[in-house]
Amino acid sequence: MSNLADAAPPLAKRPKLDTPAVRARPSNGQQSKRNKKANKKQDKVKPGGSEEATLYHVIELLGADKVVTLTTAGKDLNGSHRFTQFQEIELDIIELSSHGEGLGVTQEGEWVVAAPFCLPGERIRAKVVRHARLHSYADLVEVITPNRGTNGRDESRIKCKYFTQCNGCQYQMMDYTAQLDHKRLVVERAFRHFSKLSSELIPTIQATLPSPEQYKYRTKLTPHWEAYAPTHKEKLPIGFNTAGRRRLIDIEECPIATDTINKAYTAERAKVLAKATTYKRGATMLLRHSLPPRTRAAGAAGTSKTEVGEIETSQEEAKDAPVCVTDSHHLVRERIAGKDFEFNAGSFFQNNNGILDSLVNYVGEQLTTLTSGESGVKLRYLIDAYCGSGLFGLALAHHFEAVAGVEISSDSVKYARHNAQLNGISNATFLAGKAEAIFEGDLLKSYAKDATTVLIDPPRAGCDDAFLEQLLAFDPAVIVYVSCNVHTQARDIGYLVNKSEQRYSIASIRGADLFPQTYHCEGVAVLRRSIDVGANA
Ligand SMILES: C[S@@+](CC[C@H](N)C(=O)[O-])C[C@H]1O[C@@H](n2cnc3c(N)ncnc32)[C@H](O)[C@@H]1O
Repeated sequence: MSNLADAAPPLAKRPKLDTPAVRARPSNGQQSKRNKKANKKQDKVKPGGSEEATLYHVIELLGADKVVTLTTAGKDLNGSHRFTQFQEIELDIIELSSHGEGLGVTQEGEWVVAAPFCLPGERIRAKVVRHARLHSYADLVEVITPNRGTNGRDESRIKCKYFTQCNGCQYQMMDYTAQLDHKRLVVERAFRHFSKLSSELIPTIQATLPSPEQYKYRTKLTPHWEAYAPTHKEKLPIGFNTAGRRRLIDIEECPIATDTINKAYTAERAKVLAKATTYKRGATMLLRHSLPPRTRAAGAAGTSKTEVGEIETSQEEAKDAPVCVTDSHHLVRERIAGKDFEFNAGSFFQNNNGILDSLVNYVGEQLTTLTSGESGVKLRYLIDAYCGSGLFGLALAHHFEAVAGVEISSDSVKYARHNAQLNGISNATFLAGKAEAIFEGDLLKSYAKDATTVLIDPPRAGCDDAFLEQLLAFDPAVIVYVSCNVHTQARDIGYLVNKSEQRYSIASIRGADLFPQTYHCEGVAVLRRSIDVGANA
């Protein structure tokens, strides 16, 4: 029997330790130029992106043998032969994908169809709209038989009037516990499909860390609009993309955003609409929830400035009321895990401030657990790679003798340094540059590798090869990998474990739900290197 890895799509990037993928597709002289072009497009998937994750899932549902047969016969890219354009089909949903679609296998057992806003156990009617390798995407037309079971559908949970139109939230009909359970499966599936590790090297995925708020949690919103066109005579739409389309839908409020953001959004929308006809290009609005400026919180009202930025505030607002910042150069303030953080509204900061205390504390607990006990390593140094404005490094600095952060955005590094000062933290140093630059020069001279943790929190694409190579060469005792893309996270972790010939093993993996109601899932994994006990005592 063929295994999943043999049938899997080739990865354009890591891991190179991949087993040979099934690529032998006979060239079909019958194919028209147009079909060849469409097939080429379907054959290309972005590494670690949603299509690659769905493709692995599709292969699992069809079975590796079937996929090999279909591929060898050149029948894995022929969705347009299977369905007429916009054909409506009935489909039984059997599983939920990692990106929010319900998946069902067609009657012949040879093709998967993915449709949004439906749940396993439901029978739906769907309109097929586009094709990919071994599967097609469809719009939901109607739920014929809803799943009313414990983990099923309950429309009374839906708080957004744009549900099924807006692309933002997929799971509002689900119970929150079911959302968390599903995200645990997403992490499990990501490591099964992307890490290339055998199952005994992957620990049981722990329960997903919940968000304290399931609505009104989002602290940043970026609605956009297009250039004014005569067709906008009625009203220029401002909002987000329609589900499954690039078309913009007009959105007046977003229930996953904080009240402060929604209040400011109403006012900002009105300003844009008032000069709608002047927009020759589209644009994006920035709305960022913030604590009030320090001077206002301390008693003074009016516009306030600090040494690194400013927030406009109105005299009427209560001195401790949150504000909404709309200028990307203005200052935003957050208080996380007992520490103050300030940063430019336009720079990166995690977008659900409610969960950050437990996220940071969870990472801290993992490190103190590893440090304690007879076989514990003494973790005295922390490297915070991809550190932004210093969230993890500064919030955890009290556990360590020294912290070194590195970040590509010099603006964020400026704020990381500022935040260290703001909180009276004197054991943290921050470097501006690519993550791998931290290993160059003398900064880590005193960081004994057996006493060092490297915390990584890269963008969605994961880490560069250069960084991973230098990380392995540095050889820290512990690696904590935080990521907003569990697929590239699993890929990079698999690479570290395999490339180190299993000197690194995975101590724990868990998801964190920074974005309730959506398919997004943050992952936190801890890797520990085998170490001579007491080597760093
Ligand atoms: C997901 S954010 C994490 C930031 C921070 N850890 C936090 O939680 O606030 C990723 C950060 O990596 C930075 N970044 C992107 N590519 C980088 C690179 N090659 N080297 C260093 N930092 C990078 C981005 O500017 C961004 O601040």
